[in-house]
Amino acid sequence: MNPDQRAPRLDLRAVSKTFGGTRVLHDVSLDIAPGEVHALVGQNGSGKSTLIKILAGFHEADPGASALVDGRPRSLGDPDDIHDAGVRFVHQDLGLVPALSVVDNLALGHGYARGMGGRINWRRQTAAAEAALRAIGYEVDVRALVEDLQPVERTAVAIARALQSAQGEMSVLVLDEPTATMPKAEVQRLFEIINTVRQQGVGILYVSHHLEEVFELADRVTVLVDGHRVATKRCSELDQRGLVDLMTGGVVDEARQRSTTVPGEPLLALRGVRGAEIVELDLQVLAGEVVGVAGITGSGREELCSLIFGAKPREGRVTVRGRELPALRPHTACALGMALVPANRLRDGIVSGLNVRENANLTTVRRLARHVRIRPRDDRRQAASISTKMSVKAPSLESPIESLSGGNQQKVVLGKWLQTDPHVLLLDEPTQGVDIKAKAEIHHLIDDVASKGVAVLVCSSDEAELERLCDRVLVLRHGRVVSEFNGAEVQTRRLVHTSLGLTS
Ligand SMILES: Nc1ncnc2c1ncn2[C@@H]1O[C@H](COP(=O)(O)OP(=O)(O)OP(=O)(O)O)[C@@H](O)[C@H]1O
Repeated sequence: MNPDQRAPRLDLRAVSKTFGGTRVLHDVSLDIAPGEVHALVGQNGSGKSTLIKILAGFHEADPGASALVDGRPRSLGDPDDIHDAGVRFVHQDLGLVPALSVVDNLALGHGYARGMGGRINWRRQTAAAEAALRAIGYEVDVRALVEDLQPVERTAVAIARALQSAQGEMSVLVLDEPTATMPKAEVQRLFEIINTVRQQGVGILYVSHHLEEVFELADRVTVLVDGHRVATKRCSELDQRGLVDLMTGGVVDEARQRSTTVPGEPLLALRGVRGAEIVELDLQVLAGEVVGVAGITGSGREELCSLIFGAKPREGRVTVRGRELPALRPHTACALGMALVPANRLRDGIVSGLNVRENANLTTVRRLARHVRIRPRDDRRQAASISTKMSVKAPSLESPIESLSGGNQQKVVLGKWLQTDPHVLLLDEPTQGVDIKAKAEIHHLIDDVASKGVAVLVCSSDEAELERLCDRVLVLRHGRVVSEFNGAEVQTRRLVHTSLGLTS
């Protein structure tokens, strides 16, 4: 049968969702053909995750919604029925157990191969794990612990597990921002995996904030704005500008707004710093300067901010405004005027169980409590000001932080640290999961902070972000600086090439 004549793999119709009186999805319909990659894009809070969570049966849709998988009606809101239909999800956190091996992770929830007397047959189990990864064109040491794998390898394991657990035929694979912190080189490897899966006729729903990925990978794209589907288009009918306009209804100002830097005194200095991955690092960041750090996974880029701030053990000297910062002393780091916006927002950035106001004011509680106790009015006023400055989209300041979309949580985290008026600002993946408009806003805020004389260090897997933001970028490989680019030399292509060990 011609694939185009087959029923859509997934046909979602009239999905609406109301949370506590606020409607966040309005009659959204979407279909995915066999072998199609269908991208779902929209600004933070536009409703992408809610739609996926409804499909997964995590949230119940408002009455009137329906879902057909391969032409057969399925009950939305019933995770088992959707699972039986062969719909699988790879969520952003991947749902793997880091301390277990690849073999164990692939067996979890699926069952171990057993031999005589019910004993686990490790040989068969290992072979099955290898076969599952080979089916998506991937080879990793299946005995390795998941925590020792590269991000793209972990994503491959999560995809292999999703495919493996499909009894019968797999129909739809949902990938929710699978490239959030992947440098470009690893993204390309992931695309090869996705292409192998689509060739098997699986329909893929791909959520991403990286629009260049949408054009490289997807056949069609659906755009959500404030919970409404504003367009579903073939990617070949659109260009990036057109897609941005659909998402934002206007122009996003991505231009740099920083006056030429007049470098000041060194505010941050590292000498002979060593960590688990960093072998040796010397570095200075001057007042008013934005210095970037690029590098593939394992290069040392991912640990640098935590080493400096004191969240991970290190050797070597770190000084802030000339004063020594001992290792593992985050409190002293704060007292010396250092702030860190961490990469892992869910683990290190937000405090679940607290609301938006409490999260926003967390770093400045002492200052707020200067009149012996915190005055509720000051508390609300400061949180409101952070929220406005960062354009946080939240139902109210009293909403639980978990109820905000990922990008809006990130803005609260950045806002609370900027509120401390730091001298040195460490940013680890500052716009991870943030939409293009909010990303441009955050970049402007960073320009602004640097213009006021703060020394900014940005570690990012997004090389284009480093080009946009930085005066200078160091490229790490195997724990050492292999290149440094200055001013106009800071170009995405050069950073990617040098990170990979190719000549720039
Ligand atoms: N459990 C919840 N309770 C109340 N409101 C919620 C809940 N989950 C999501 N929302 C609201 O629904 C809207 C859509 O959020 P959703 O997480 O679906 O957006 P998103 O498009 O996935 O955003 P992002 O790109 O930032 O992840 C937001 O306004 C959010 O605050």
